[in-house]
Amino acid sequence: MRLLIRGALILTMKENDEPFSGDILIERDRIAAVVPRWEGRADEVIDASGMVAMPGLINAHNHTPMTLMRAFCDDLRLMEWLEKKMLPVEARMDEEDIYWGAMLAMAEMIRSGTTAYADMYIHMDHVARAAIDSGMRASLARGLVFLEDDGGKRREEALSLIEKWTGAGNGRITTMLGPHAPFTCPPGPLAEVIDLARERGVPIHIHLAETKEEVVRIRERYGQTPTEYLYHLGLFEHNHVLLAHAVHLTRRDIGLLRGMRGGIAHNPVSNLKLGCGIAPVCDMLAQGLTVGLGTDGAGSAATLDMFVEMKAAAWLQKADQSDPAVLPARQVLRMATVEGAKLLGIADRVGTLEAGKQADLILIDFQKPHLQPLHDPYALVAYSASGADVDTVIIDGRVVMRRRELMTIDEEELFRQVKKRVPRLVDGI
Ligand SMILES: N[C@@H](CCSC[C@H]1O[C@@H](n2cnc3c(=O)[nH]cnc32)[C@H](O)[C@@H]1O)C(=O)O
Ligand SMILES: [Zn+2]
Repeated sequence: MRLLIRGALILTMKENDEPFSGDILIERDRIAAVVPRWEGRADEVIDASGMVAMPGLINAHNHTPMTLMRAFCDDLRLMEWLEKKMLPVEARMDEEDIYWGAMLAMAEMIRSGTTAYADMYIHMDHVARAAIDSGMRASLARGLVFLEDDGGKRREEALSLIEKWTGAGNGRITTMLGPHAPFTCPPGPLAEVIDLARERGVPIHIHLAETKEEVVRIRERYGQTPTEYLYHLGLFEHNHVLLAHAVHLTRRDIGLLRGMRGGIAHNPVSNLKLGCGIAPVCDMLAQGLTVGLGTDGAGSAATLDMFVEMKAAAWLQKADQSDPAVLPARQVLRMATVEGAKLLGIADRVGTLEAGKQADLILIDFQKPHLQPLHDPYALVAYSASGADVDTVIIDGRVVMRRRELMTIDEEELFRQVKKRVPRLVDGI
């Protein structure tokens, strides 16, 4: 099966490529050619004139089933929001709630141009099912909180997820181990997870230094910053690590992360909305750290639209540094694509448009007043476009949205399920 995308303005997102008009040939699940004009045969042609083609966006930090808690309890402090609201609701979620909550996220992500993402949550078998059914590319971890003895149950689930799902869906599913955060993971169990990740060769996905409260708690318990705490447990020696947030890092902390494998998922919208602070992204980049973008769960971020995240990331650093030159549009787009792919450990497969990579790409309809004229396509995508401008989405060579119609998800049934499930989850909380 050969699918030809004809006549798009192509942003390959490779380091030295300039935008050019051209064709993209997809053969089964892979990109076969990215060229000014493809003269050969194709089974199907998508006319992409007036559209921008670019790699699909990569959301490096999410808790998909939390779509069910969107706008349920906004405007609370994080620790209160998490401990008094989110955790009690989560305790009531059954496997089908998880599946449909995750599916709601898949629909929202595909509709706004996200083709791969990282998730940390509970009942992950059912998130995996939603990723498989929707066609999404996903990096999945069972979130691990070690605050009480569960007889190893969470650890078992984490391992079974890895064994059962790694490589599923033609390699679309990858897995990680997900110790939740320094304040929910004491040194003993955390050190075990670090060893386990090394043994199994899987990356670690963990929250870090999201709030000032966390910094205070870790200082009280261990006399260290959260970053020092993880560093002294050896986390950054060998493991590939996906750090979510990293808002409250000292200069010394950033120094400790230099040379780490993996990097930081910056979640500016969640950080802004929860009043957490501004991550020192410019300092991280200056130290050569890899920084990608994530939304966090829809419970905290309100939206999974990575176009909102790109704007927030750029504008927050410009304001914070009093310098409009920092985080230029092209760099923000790289954070939302190639850099995210590095964080997920899948940069050899996705993140740029080039022959040999898996065909994960989006077409953005530029025939709109707010996307004219065409001085700088990077700036238009990063600063002017929104998720609703994404016209067509292809993941692993499969068209999952065509002309804004979802091909893999029945939205009517999805909304019916969500409406039916939510009252039981939140009643009295
Ligand atoms: N609570 C689960 C394991 C954690 S899964 C991932 C967790 O991250 C939580 N979470 C979501 N957003 C945030 C955030 O912004 N900061 C910290 N935790 C979050 C979410 O509520 C969920 O509990 C258990 O006991 O087994
Ligand atoms: Zn999170």
